Amino acid sequence: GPRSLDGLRRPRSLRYSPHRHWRGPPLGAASRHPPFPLSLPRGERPSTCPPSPPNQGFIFATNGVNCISDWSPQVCYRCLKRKAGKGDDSRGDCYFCSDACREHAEGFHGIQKKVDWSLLDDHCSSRGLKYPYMVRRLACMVISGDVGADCLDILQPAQLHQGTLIEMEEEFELLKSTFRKAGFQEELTTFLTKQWYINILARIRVNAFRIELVASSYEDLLSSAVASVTCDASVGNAVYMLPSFYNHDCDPNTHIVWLENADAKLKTLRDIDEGEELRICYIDTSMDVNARQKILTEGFGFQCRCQRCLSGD
Ligand SMILES: C[S@@+](CC[C@H](N)C(=O)[O-])C[C@H]1O[C@@H](n2cnc3c(N)ncnc32)[C@H](O)[C@@H]1O
Repeated sequence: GPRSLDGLRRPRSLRYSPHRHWRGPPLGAASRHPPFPLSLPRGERPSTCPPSPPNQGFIFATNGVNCISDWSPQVCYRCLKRKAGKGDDSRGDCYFCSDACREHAEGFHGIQKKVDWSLLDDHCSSRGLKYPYMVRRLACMVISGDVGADCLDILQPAQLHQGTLIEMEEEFELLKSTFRKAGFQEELTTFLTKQWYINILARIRVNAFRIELVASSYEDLLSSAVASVTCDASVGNAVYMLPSFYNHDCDPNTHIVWLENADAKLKTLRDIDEGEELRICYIDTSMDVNARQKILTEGFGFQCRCQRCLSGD
């Protein structure tokens, strides 16, 4: 549907039926437009499950790109498709599901491989942070020329609290000094200012999708059921352009389904009238109004004004 500042509207009415909606365009090598998904696989899982951060829509750290150290990836570094069969324990490199994914990721993966990320990894994994990994990948994409530094500017940022800003400054210093220590020329990283970091993170925070893949086998189904009980059923996070314009509703009329990688389907949950806004739910709808408002305010940085919240349900 056409974009409006109020979200996305459906030009024609829709019947309640599965509806193919979007496919992440490829991560083009030198595209001037943001190639999305900016997808980030989840990698090494901490040995113990850290407590859930306040933004419970997202459960814990996503460390998918620590490929030069002790990491055994189970999903494609670029598109998040699961590795077929039992993962071997090959260490030291990222998994790519196809030559196309390997080629598309070549630029930013090459940059990322040149750097020792252990300080940033320790910082994020001890605090259960995952978004700095997405900013890191984006920074590598900017350095490699895959995207422009302003590629997320069109997206709406979350409002940030003072405490969050202070945390971000620390993460920014760590990211900047890591690139500096790796010997990157100053002119390659001039875009990497504190303000850039904060602007990007404020957008990732409210626009990134947590990706949960459909289980492809009975074993996968069992392990994802266990993962969703114990820790995290997601395989990573991705930012998309158009889908970022879907507003949230605690009683949504559509729902996103991930298939085998970061491509997604938008399914209608009921009949939708012509002109009606398509809305998705960013969080778990089963919580009461106070819990939902708390998560949306603290985790996503906005107060929900959907009908359900307004009616106090
Ligand atoms: C992912 S963006 C959605 C698209 C956005 N409205 C735009 O024009 O770019 C999320 C932002 O939209 C606004 N938003 C989305 N759903 C909302 C809701 N139910 N109540 C109030 N604001 C909402 C908030 O400002 C939030 O930070």
